[in-house]
Amino acid sequence: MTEPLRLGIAGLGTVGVGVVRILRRNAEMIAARAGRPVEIVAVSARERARDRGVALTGYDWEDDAVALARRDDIDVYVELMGGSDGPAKASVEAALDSGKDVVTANKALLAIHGLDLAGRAEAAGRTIRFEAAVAGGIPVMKALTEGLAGNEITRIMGVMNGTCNYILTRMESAGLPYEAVFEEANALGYLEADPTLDVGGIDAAHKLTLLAAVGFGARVPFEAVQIEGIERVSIEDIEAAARMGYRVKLLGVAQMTGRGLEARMSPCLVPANSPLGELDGATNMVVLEGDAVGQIVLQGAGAGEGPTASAVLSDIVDLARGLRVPTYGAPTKSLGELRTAAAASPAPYYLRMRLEDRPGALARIATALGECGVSIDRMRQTGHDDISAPVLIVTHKASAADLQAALEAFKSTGVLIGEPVALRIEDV
Ligand SMILES: NC(=O)C1=CN([C@@H]2O[C@H](COP(=O)(O)OP(=O)(O)OC[C@H]3O[C@@H](n4cnc5c(N)ncnc54)[C@H](O)[C@@H]3O)[C@@H](O)[C@H]2O)C=CC1
Ligand SMILES: N[C@@H](CC=O)C(=O)O
Ligand code: NA
Repeated sequence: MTEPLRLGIAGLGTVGVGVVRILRRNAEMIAARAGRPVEIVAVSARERARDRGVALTGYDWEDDAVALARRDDIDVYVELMGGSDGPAKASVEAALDSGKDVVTANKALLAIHGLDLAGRAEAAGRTIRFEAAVAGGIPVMKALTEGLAGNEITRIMGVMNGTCNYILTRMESAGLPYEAVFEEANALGYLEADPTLDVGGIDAAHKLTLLAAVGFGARVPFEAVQIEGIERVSIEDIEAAARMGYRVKLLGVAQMTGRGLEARMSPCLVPANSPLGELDGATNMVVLEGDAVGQIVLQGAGAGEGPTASAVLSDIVDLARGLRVPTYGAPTKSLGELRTAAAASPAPYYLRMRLEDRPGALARIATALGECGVSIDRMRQTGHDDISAPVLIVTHKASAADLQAALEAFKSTGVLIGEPVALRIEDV
């Protein structure tokens, strides 16, 4: 009989338990596809006695993930604990140094230490696979490293945090403010233990860092991504954007420009009738553009037990088959150094502001825009009260610097009430 692929799994939470369940449920099918059985040898987590709804009989127990990673009787170390440092990092290093391949769902670890760890893997003749770390069950890393291997990737876009997409779409459908929907998402168990990872855009930016590095074959530091979360997106903007034919999304965009890599994760407007605009609830979508293939759109569950464990199994089966794709799809020495573009490329912007309701107020704003080189495409004034008038403006393409100058200039018009809101409109 063919030698089994032997696994050590650290982390028995949502994803770890999912992996155990799939391996039990689909053992024969997986063995047939992998050409050999896939067996769990040993596991580790914080609490041994906890009832996880799945039996762990037949597996050795290790209290210490590093000790698990070093065991001689495992071939692949599966890290499903989480955290960018601490035991996750120490155990992955131990696994690589002792000659194991690694499978992980840990985007925080890889976005920050991935390049160092990939170098370590190469030195040991091993690899790190992380399909589950980026858009959960969507096979996007496989698409990039295998399906699109012949393409120069020109742009990567997507909604990569299900929690944020749930919050934004629920705000719109229920007409509820951010704070109320944040509490709902919390009650539903959607939020990470540290919710700022989700709503602050950090989790999604971790994923974009990895996509950009693999897609562009480059060393992309996490700091290259400009990040803005959804905490300040208001129900007023969601409703006003809808009236103008747009939806608000926490959108990741990474593209190579003449000025270097442009990578940002921020709330943007996208056309309501585009695939990204129509994406509801906790679903993820990744849009990949290649010079040969054109645009492809991948959609599915970015989180949850089944979908995330499904992605972990995809990496495990590849390793069982002997397919050892380099961590970043190419050896680290071939990854280019990138310049980071200082500013976002020009785009149309959505502006919402409240003006004093008196003659010439709108004209002053229009003049300020014009003087800063920002041209108006559409404008709408709705529902003014006795003293103020809400104004919505969609601009033609403008540079970030010109837009910023216009927002500054608004302050000296003497007609602005409160702060104006500006959101980029992305060409998807
Ligand atoms: N839950 C999801 O839908 C998704 C999770 N991921 C990633 O998968 C990984 C695991 O996530 P979940 O299963 O949701 O987490 P979880 O919180 O449900 O489970 C974590 C497990 O790791 C163990 N653990 C944590 N720290 C430990 C330590 N210091 N020593 C030993 N064991 C430790 C815990 O005891 C627990 O069994 C994380 O990196 C997460 O970002 C990625 C995509 C989706
Ligand atoms: N918190 C993440 C979970 C998976 O990465 C999300 O909401 O998408
Ligand atoms: Na994935």
